Amino acid sequence: MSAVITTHGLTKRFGPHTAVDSLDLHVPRGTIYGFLGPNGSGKSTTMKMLLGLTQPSSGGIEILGEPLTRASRTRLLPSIGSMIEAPPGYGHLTGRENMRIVQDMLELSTPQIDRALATVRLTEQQHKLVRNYSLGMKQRLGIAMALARDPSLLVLDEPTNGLDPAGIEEIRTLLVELSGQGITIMVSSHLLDEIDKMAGILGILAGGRMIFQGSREQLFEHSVPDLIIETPEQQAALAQVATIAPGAPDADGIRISGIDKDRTAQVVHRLALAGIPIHQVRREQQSLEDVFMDLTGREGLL
Ligand SMILES: Nc1ncnc2c1ncn2[C@@H]1O[C@H](COP(=O)(O)OP(=O)(O)OP(=O)(O)O)[C@@H](O)[C@H]1O
Repeated sequence: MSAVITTHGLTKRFGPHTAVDSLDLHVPRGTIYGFLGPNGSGKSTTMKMLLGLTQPSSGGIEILGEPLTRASRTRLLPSIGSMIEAPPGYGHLTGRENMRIVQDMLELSTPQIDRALATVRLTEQQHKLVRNYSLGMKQRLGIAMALARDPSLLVLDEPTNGLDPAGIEEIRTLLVELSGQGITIMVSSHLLDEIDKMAGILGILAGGRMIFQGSREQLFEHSVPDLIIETPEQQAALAQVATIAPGAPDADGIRISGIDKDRTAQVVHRLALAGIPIHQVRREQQSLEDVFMDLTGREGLL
Protein backbone atom coordinates (compact mmCIF):
# COMPACT_ATOMS: atom_id res chain seq x y z
CA MET A 1 0.00 0.00 0.00
CA SER A 2 1.50 3.35 -0.97
CA ALA A 3 2.16 5.82 1.81
CA VAL A 4 0.85 9.37 2.04
CA ILE A 5 3.18 10.23 4.92
CA THR A 6 6.56 8.62 5.58
CA THR A 7 9.18 9.83 8.02
CA HIS A 8 12.70 8.56 8.58
CA GLY A 9 14.33 9.11 11.97
CA LEU A 10 12.23 12.21 12.54
CA THR A 11 13.53 13.98 15.64
CA LYS A 12 12.76 17.25 17.43
CA ARG A 13 14.80 18.58 20.32
CA PHE A 14 13.92 21.57 22.48
CA GLY A 15 17.24 22.37 24.17
CA PRO A 16 18.30 19.26 26.05
CA HIS A 17 14.79 17.72 25.80
CA THR A 18 14.04 15.33 22.93
CA ALA A 19 10.29 15.76 22.31
CA VAL A 20 10.19 13.46 19.23
CA ASP A 21 12.77 10.73 18.96
CA SER A 22 13.72 8.97 15.69
CA LEU A 23 10.19 8.47 14.40
CA ASP A 24 9.56 6.23 11.38
CA LEU A 25 5.95 6.97 10.52
CA HIS A 26 4.12 5.18 7.74
CA VAL A 27 0.62 6.43 6.95
CA PRO A 28 -0.89 4.33 4.14
CA ARG A 29 -3.09 5.99 1.53
CA GLY A 30 -6.83 5.86 2.21
CA THR A 31 -6.60 4.87 5.88
CA ILE A 32 -7.55 6.54 9.11
CA TYR A 33 -4.29 6.59 11.06
CA GLY A 34 -4.89 6.91 14.80
CA PHE A 35 -1.94 8.70 16.40
CA LEU A 36 -2.07 7.88 20.08
CA GLY A 37 -0.07 8.74 23.14
CA PRO A 38 -0.29 10.27 26.60
CA ASN A 39 -0.25 14.06 26.99
CA GLY A 40 3.21 15.41 26.24
CA SER A 41 4.33 12.34 24.27
CA GLY A 42 5.08 14.42 21.17
CA LYS A 43 1.96 14.09 18.96
CA SER A 44 1.41 17.82 18.33
CA THR A 45 5.11 18.43 17.71
CA THR A 46 5.15 15.59 15.16
CA MET A 47 2.06 16.92 13.38
CA LYS A 48 3.53 20.43 13.27
CA MET A 49 6.68 19.05 11.64
CA LEU A 50 4.57 17.17 9.06
CA LEU A 51 2.88 20.44 8.15
CA GLY A 52 6.13 22.39 7.98
CA LEU A 53 5.12 24.54 10.99
CA THR A 54 8.14 23.43 13.03
CA GLN A 55 11.55 22.47 11.65
CA PRO A 56 12.78 18.97 12.56
CA SER A 57 16.13 18.79 14.38
CA SER A 58 16.99 15.80 12.18
CA GLY A 59 15.36 13.17 9.98
CA GLY A 60 13.27 13.34 6.82
CA ILE A 61 9.60 13.66 5.87
CA GLU A 62 7.88 12.60 2.65
CA ILE A 63 4.35 13.77 2.00
CA LEU A 64 2.38 12.44 -0.97
CA GLY A 65 5.61 10.94 -2.29
CA GLU A 66 7.62 14.17 -2.17
CA PRO A 67 10.33 15.13 0.33
CA LEU A 68 9.02 18.00 2.46
CA THR A 69 11.19 21.06 1.88
CA ARG A 70 10.54 24.79 1.99
CA ALA A 71 9.95 24.73 -1.77
CA SER A 72 7.76 21.61 -1.92
CA ARG A 73 5.70 22.74 1.11
CA THR A 74 4.04 25.52 -0.93
CA ARG A 75 3.14 23.01 -3.63
CA LEU A 76 1.94 20.35 -1.17
CA LEU A 77 -0.09 22.47 1.25
CA PRO A 78 -3.16 22.87 -0.99
CA SER A 79 -3.58 19.07 -0.78
CA ILE A 80 -3.39 19.00 3.01
CA GLY A 81 -6.15 20.12 5.35
CA SER A 82 -5.22 20.47 9.00
CA MET A 83 -6.51 21.42 12.40
CA ILE A 84 -3.80 21.82 15.03
CA GLU A 85 -4.52 23.16 18.47
CA ALA A 86 -8.24 23.25 17.86
CA PRO A 87 -10.66 24.80 17.62
CA PRO A 88 -9.87 27.70 15.29
CA GLY A 89 -12.31 30.43 14.26
CA TYR A 90 -13.13 33.93 15.52
CA GLY A 91 -15.91 33.93 18.12
CA HIS A 92 -17.24 37.39 17.15
CA LEU A 93 -17.86 36.23 13.56
CA THR A 94 -20.40 33.73 12.27
CA GLY A 95 -19.40 30.31 11.00
CA ARG A 96 -20.03 31.52 7.46
CA GLU A 97 -17.88 34.63 7.96
CA ASN A 98 -15.05 32.49 9.28
CA MET A 99 -15.37 30.26 6.24
CA ARG A 100 -15.28 33.35 4.01
CA ILE A 101 -11.88 34.27 5.44
CA VAL A 102 -10.61 30.80 4.49
CA GLN A 103 -12.25 31.17 1.06
CA ASP A 104 -10.49 34.50 0.40
CA MET A 105 -7.15 33.30 1.73
CA LEU A 106 -7.10 30.13 -0.37
CA GLU A 107 -9.06 31.55 -3.32
CA LEU A 108 -11.75 28.90 -3.06
CA SER A 109 -15.14 28.88 -4.76
CA THR A 110 -18.45 29.43 -2.94
CA PRO A 111 -19.62 25.87 -3.77
CA GLN A 112 -16.48 24.55 -2.03
CA ILE A 113 -17.43 26.47 1.13
CA ASP A 114 -21.07 25.34 0.93
CA ARG A 115 -19.99 21.74 0.47
CA ALA A 116 -17.59 21.82 3.43
CA LEU A 117 -20.26 23.31 5.71
CA ALA A 118 -22.79 20.72 4.54
CA THR A 119 -20.33 17.85 5.10
CA VAL A 120 -19.84 18.84 8.75
CA ARG A 121 -23.59 19.47 9.10
CA LEU A 122 -23.32 23.18 9.89
CA THR A 123 -25.38 24.58 7.00
CA GLU A 124 -28.27 25.49 9.28
CA GLN A 125 -26.03 27.01 11.96
CA GLN A 126 -23.69 28.90 9.62
CA HIS A 127 -25.12 32.35 10.40
CA LYS A 128 -24.74 32.00 14.18
CA LEU A 129 -21.84 33.64 16.00
CA VAL A 130 -19.11 31.10 16.66
CA ARG A 131 -18.93 32.12 20.34
CA ASN A 132 -22.44 30.70 20.67
CA TYR A 133 -21.43 27.36 19.11
CA SER A 134 -21.02 24.28 21.27
CA LEU A 135 -17.50 22.83 21.45
CA GLY A 136 -18.56 20.08 19.04
CA MET A 137 -19.80 22.68 16.53
CA LYS A 138 -16.53 24.62 16.86
CA GLN A 139 -14.58 21.42 16.18
CA ARG A 140 -16.76 20.70 13.15
CA LEU A 141 -16.23 24.26 11.88
CA GLY A 142 -12.47 23.66 12.23
CA ILE A 143 -12.81 20.50 10.17
CA ALA A 144 -14.88 22.41 7.56
CA MET A 145 -12.06 24.97 7.31
CA ALA A 146 -9.59 22.12 6.76
CA LEU A 147 -11.89 20.43 4.25
CA ALA A 148 -12.82 23.42 2.11
CA ARG A 149 -9.75 23.08 -0.10
CA ASP A 150 -10.76 19.48 -1.00
CA PRO A 151 -7.59 17.95 0.45
CA SER A 152 -6.37 14.42 -0.14
CA LEU A 153 -4.85 14.36 3.36
CA LEU A 154 -6.37 15.60 6.63
CA VAL A 155 -4.18 16.05 9.72
CA LEU A 156 -6.27 16.58 12.85
CA ASP A 157 -4.82 17.12 16.33
CA GLU A 158 -7.20 15.89 19.05
CA PRO A 159 -10.46 16.83 17.26
CA THR A 160 -12.49 14.98 19.92
CA ASN A 161 -10.76 16.57 22.91
CA GLY A 162 -13.26 17.72 25.53
CA LEU A 163 -16.34 16.49 23.66
CA ASP A 164 -19.12 14.50 25.28
CA PRO A 165 -19.81 10.96 23.98
CA ALA A 166 -22.40 12.24 21.46
CA GLY A 167 -19.95 14.86 20.12
CA ILE A 168 -17.20 12.25 19.86
CA GLU A 169 -19.54 9.96 17.94
CA GLU A 170 -20.43 12.80 15.52
CA ILE A 171 -16.77 13.46 14.72
CA ARG A 172 -16.10 9.74 14.41
CA THR A 173 -18.98 9.30 11.95
CA LEU A 174 -17.77 12.31 9.97
CA LEU A 175 -14.19 11.03 9.73
CA VAL A 176 -15.30 7.55 8.65
CA GLU A 177 -17.48 9.20 5.98
CA LEU A 178 -14.56 11.34 4.74
CA SER A 179 -12.30 8.31 4.68
CA GLY A 180 -14.94 6.57 2.57
CA GLN A 181 -14.55 9.39 0.05
CA GLY A 182 -10.85 8.51 -0.29
CA ILE A 183 -9.32 11.12 2.03
CA THR A 184 -6.38 9.86 4.11
CA ILE A 185 -6.80 10.99 7.71
CA MET A 186 -4.22 11.22 10.46
CA VAL A 187 -5.95 11.93 13.76
CA SER A 188 -4.40 12.19 17.21
CA SER A 189 -5.82 11.49 20.64
CA HIS A 190 -4.61 10.63 24.12
CA LEU A 191 -7.59 8.30 24.55
CA LEU A 192 -7.50 4.93 22.87
CA ASP A 193 -11.26 4.61 23.10
CA GLU A 194 -11.92 7.68 20.95
CA ILE A 195 -9.80 6.44 18.10
CA ASP A 196 -9.72 2.68 18.19
CA LYS A 197 -13.18 2.26 16.66
CA MET A 198 -12.40 4.28 13.53
CA ALA A 199 -8.67 3.83 12.93
CA GLY A 200 -7.38 1.16 10.56
CA ILE A 201 -3.80 1.73 11.69
CA LEU A 202 -2.61 2.81 15.12
CA GLY A 203 0.66 4.58 15.85
CA ILE A 204 1.43 4.76 19.57
CA LEU A 205 3.90 7.26 21.02
CA ALA A 206 5.35 7.31 24.52
CA GLY A 207 8.02 9.75 25.59
CA GLY A 208 8.57 10.84 21.98
CA ARG A 209 9.25 7.31 20.71
CA MET A 210 7.03 5.13 18.54
CA ILE A 211 6.33 2.05 20.61
CA PHE A 212 3.88 0.45 18.22
CA GLN A 213 2.66 0.97 14.66
CA GLY A 214 0.23 -1.37 12.98
CA SER A 215 -3.32 -2.67 12.97
CA ARG A 216 -5.48 -3.35 16.03
CA GLU A 217 -5.03 -7.08 15.40
CA GLN A 218 -1.24 -6.71 15.35
CA LEU A 219 -1.46 -4.78 18.62
CA PHE A 220 -3.26 -7.72 20.20
CA GLU A 221 -0.60 -10.08 18.87
CA HIS A 222 1.95 -8.02 20.82
CA SER A 223 0.32 -8.89 24.09
CA VAL A 224 0.77 -12.05 26.12
CA PRO A 225 -2.61 -13.13 27.49
CA ASP A 226 -2.82 -13.20 31.30
CA LEU A 227 -2.42 -16.55 33.05
CA ILE A 228 -5.30 -17.46 35.36
CA ILE A 229 -4.80 -20.23 37.91
CA GLU A 230 -8.00 -21.29 39.60
CA THR A 231 -7.41 -22.39 43.17
CA PRO A 232 -9.29 -22.07 46.47
CA GLU A 233 -5.99 -21.31 48.27
CA GLN A 234 -5.37 -17.86 46.84
CA GLN A 235 -2.99 -16.40 49.46
CA ALA A 236 -0.85 -19.54 49.68
CA ALA A 237 -0.63 -19.69 45.87
CA LEU A 238 0.43 -16.02 45.64
CA ALA A 239 3.14 -16.58 48.24
CA GLN A 240 4.45 -19.65 46.38
CA VAL A 241 4.69 -17.99 42.95
CA ALA A 242 6.03 -14.62 44.17
CA THR A 243 9.68 -15.41 43.41
CA ILE A 244 8.92 -16.73 39.90
CA ALA A 245 6.35 -14.16 38.74
CA PRO A 246 4.35 -11.79 40.94
CA GLY A 247 0.64 -12.46 40.72
CA ALA A 248 -2.53 -10.70 41.79
CA PRO A 249 -5.71 -12.04 43.37
CA ASP A 250 -8.43 -12.91 40.85
CA ALA A 251 -12.06 -13.93 41.33
CA ASP A 252 -11.32 -17.67 41.09
CA GLY A 253 -7.69 -17.75 42.22
CA ILE A 254 -4.69 -15.79 40.97
CA ARG A 255 -3.77 -13.86 37.81
CA ILE A 256 -0.26 -13.42 36.43
CA SER A 257 0.47 -10.98 33.58
CA GLY A 258 3.12 -11.20 30.85
CA ILE A 259 4.36 -14.66 31.75
CA ASP A 260 5.93 -16.93 29.10
CA LYS A 261 5.57 -20.71 28.67
CA ASP A 262 8.70 -21.68 30.63
CA ARG A 263 7.79 -19.66 33.69
CA THR A 264 4.20 -20.93 33.43
CA ALA A 265 5.57 -24.47 33.72
CA GLN A 266 7.68 -23.43 36.74
CA VAL A 267 4.68 -21.82 38.44
CA VAL A 268 2.47 -24.89 37.99
CA HIS A 269 5.29 -27.18 39.17
CA ARG A 270 5.87 -25.06 42.30
CA LEU A 271 2.16 -25.02 43.19
CA ALA A 272 1.87 -28.79 42.70
CA LEU A 273 4.96 -29.41 44.89
CA ALA A 274 3.47 -27.22 47.61
CA GLY A 275 0.29 -29.29 47.51
CA ILE A 276 -1.89 -26.37 46.47
CA PRO A 277 -5.02 -27.60 44.66
CA ILE A 278 -5.20 -26.36 41.05
CA HIS A 279 -8.68 -26.54 39.55
CA GLN A 280 -7.82 -24.99 36.21
CA VAL A 281 -5.00 -23.19 34.37
CA ARG A 282 -6.05 -20.96 31.49
CA ARG A 283 -5.06 -17.89 29.46
CA GLU A 284 -7.25 -14.81 29.21
CA GLN A 285 -6.77 -12.17 26.49
CA GLN A 286 -6.25 -8.66 27.85
CA SER A 287 -8.51 -5.85 26.70
CA LEU A 288 -7.05 -3.51 24.07
CA GLU A 289 -7.02 -0.81 26.75
CA ASP A 290 -4.81 -3.02 28.95
CA VAL A 291 -2.41 -3.73 26.08
CA PHE A 292 -2.20 0.00 25.39
CA MET A 293 -1.66 0.76 29.07
CA ASP A 294 1.13 -1.83 29.30
CA LEU A 295 2.83 -0.38 26.24
CA THR A 296 2.64 3.24 27.35
CA GLY A 297 3.61 2.40 30.92
CA ARG A 298 0.31 3.74 32.25
CA GLU A 299 1.63 7.29 31.95
CA GLY A 300 -1.18 9.74 32.41
CA LEU A 301 -3.73 7.77 30.43
CA LEU A 302 -7.34 7.61 31.45
N1 LIG B 1 7.99 25.06 21.77
C1 LIG B 1 8.38 24.21 22.71
N2 LIG B 1 9.44 24.47 23.51
C2 LIG B 1 9.86 23.60 24.46
N3 LIG B 1 9.27 22.40 24.69
C3 LIG B 1 8.21 22.08 23.93
C4 LIG B 1 7.71 22.94 22.91
N4 LIG B 1 6.65 22.33 22.32
C5 LIG B 1 6.49 21.14 22.94
N5 LIG B 1 7.42 20.97 23.90
C6 LIG B 1 7.60 19.79 24.77
O1 LIG B 1 7.69 18.65 23.94
C7 LIG B 1 6.99 17.54 24.51
C8 LIG B 1 5.93 17.04 23.55
O2 LIG B 1 4.88 17.98 23.45
P1 LIG B 1 3.65 17.83 22.46
O3 LIG B 1 2.76 19.01 22.62
O4 LIG B 1 4.14 17.51 21.10
O5 LIG B 1 2.95 16.53 23.06
P2 LIG B 1 1.51 15.96 22.77
O6 LIG B 1 1.66 14.48 22.71
O7 LIG B 1 0.88 16.63 21.62
O8 LIG B 1 0.75 16.32 24.08
P3 LIG B 1 -0.59 17.19 24.29
O9 LIG B 1 -1.70 16.28 23.91
O10 LIG B 1 -0.54 17.49 25.76
O11 LIG B 1 -0.42 18.40 23.42
C9 LIG B 1 6.44 18.05 25.83
O12 LIG B 1 7.33 17.68 26.86
C10 LIG B 1 6.40 19.54 25.66
O13 LIG B 1 6.53 20.19 26.90
